[in-house]
Amino acid sequence: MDIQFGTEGWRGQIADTFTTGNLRLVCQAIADELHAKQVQESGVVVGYDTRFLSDVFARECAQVLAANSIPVYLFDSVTPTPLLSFAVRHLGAAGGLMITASHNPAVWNGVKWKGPHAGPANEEEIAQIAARLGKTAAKSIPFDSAKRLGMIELINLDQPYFDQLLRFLSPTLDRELRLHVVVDAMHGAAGAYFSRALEALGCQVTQVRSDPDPTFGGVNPEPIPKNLGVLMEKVLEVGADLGLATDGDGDRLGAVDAQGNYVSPQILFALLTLHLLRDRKWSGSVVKTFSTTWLIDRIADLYEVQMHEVPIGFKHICGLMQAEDVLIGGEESGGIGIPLHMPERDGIFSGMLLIEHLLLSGQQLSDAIDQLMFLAGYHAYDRIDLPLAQAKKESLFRSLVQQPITFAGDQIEEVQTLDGVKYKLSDGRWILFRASGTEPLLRIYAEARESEDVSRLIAAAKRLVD
Ligand SMILES: O=P(O)(O)OC[C@H]1O[C@H](O)[C@H](O)[C@@H](O)[C@@H]1O
Repeated sequence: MDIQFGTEGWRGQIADTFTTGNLRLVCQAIADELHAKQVQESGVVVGYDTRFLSDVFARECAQVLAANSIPVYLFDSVTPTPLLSFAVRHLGAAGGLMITASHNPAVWNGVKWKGPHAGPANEEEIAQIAARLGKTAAKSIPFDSAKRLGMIELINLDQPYFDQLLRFLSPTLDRELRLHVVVDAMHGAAGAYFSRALEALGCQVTQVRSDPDPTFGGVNPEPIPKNLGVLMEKVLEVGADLGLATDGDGDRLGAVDAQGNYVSPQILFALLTLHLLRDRKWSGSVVKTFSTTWLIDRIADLYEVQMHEVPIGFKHICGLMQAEDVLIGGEESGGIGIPLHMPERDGIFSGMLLIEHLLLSGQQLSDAIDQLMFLAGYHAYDRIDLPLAQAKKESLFRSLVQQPITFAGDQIEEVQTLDGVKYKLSDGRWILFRASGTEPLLRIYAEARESEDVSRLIAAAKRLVD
């Protein structure tokens, strides 16, 4: 048994550590935890994405849970993760289990575990589940018997989810503007949902990579520039106003403007924050993770709202959302959540709010970005991912914290270690070194006012770790 819970849930390479046997053990540990908390009768929602055998793995989970006398609500087809989270709260279930490895390459699969609040389970809950692993032999009941006994129910919650998505939008939207949007599901779970949601906003939608494909066409389903060539080309080809992409399980958002330029989630998060505070006049604090842009700090300052910074992983944002009045929380990786909707990332809802921003302001995406930067300051940003062997990890981070004085010719003003190691440099520039919690990768993030500075910092970081 080699089961490690990371930034969110458990992930492994299929047929290596992600096996049916290990999956059953994870489900049994979840079942034991629910029994210990005496919430088993509320049941568990089970969903799955478009990955290899995800539907089969989801049925395995349903069989283990049902054998433990836990009612199962199993989605009748591929589901984006935000819909699963929504379902947990809608049905009053004790939790939600999603078969997905989110943005990871095609050979991976995994389990995300959601709490009754409709967001990622917190670290303590995950630790309790992890501590139960392997303590009880996994039970299982044949699928058809469990269905006949009423322990497994097939569900479809498309309509209530769409009703919820539309509930919070401005009543004064001019849907006649008919923005032309290319929607790129990256062969993952969100395509049909995203298109339907945008059509409800009056958008003309062109879809790419909307067919489910467990190989993701050979490209990782992570909406970062190197994976979005198809979207960029299509936006230019059809003369669309913008392109929007979701990751493999639909909780992250990426975008492309009318000129085919990539628009990072850093900018999307800042735009949505500005939109909610300035245009919608909503209130509440803002939460960002350690790798997120300074634009958020500036907007929070401008609108005099509190800003919190937490380690990477939406579970940390979600924790704050449950504890206080948070308006919006977001991450560099593209996960943005608005607790009025739910304390969870939703790429579809984030995309709808972006469209709402453009419809209300009558701006093209690139104009909205220019205005954002004029207000909140100029920003350039990049991230690279390098392979990171477990054996090298410790020594690398040990050497990074040893009080260096300069980096790439810049004075190091502060070393921060909230998650990984961040050097704060002159003129607000920063560079962050961090081991991914979902893949064997070293992530290097950098932000500056000019893109030349970002490239200089990233090049120096590469030299340092080579
Ligand atoms: O640890 P990393 O690989 O950088 O992953 C970062 C991301 O992992 C998962 O997808 C979490 O759900 C996200 O909240 C987090 O942003």
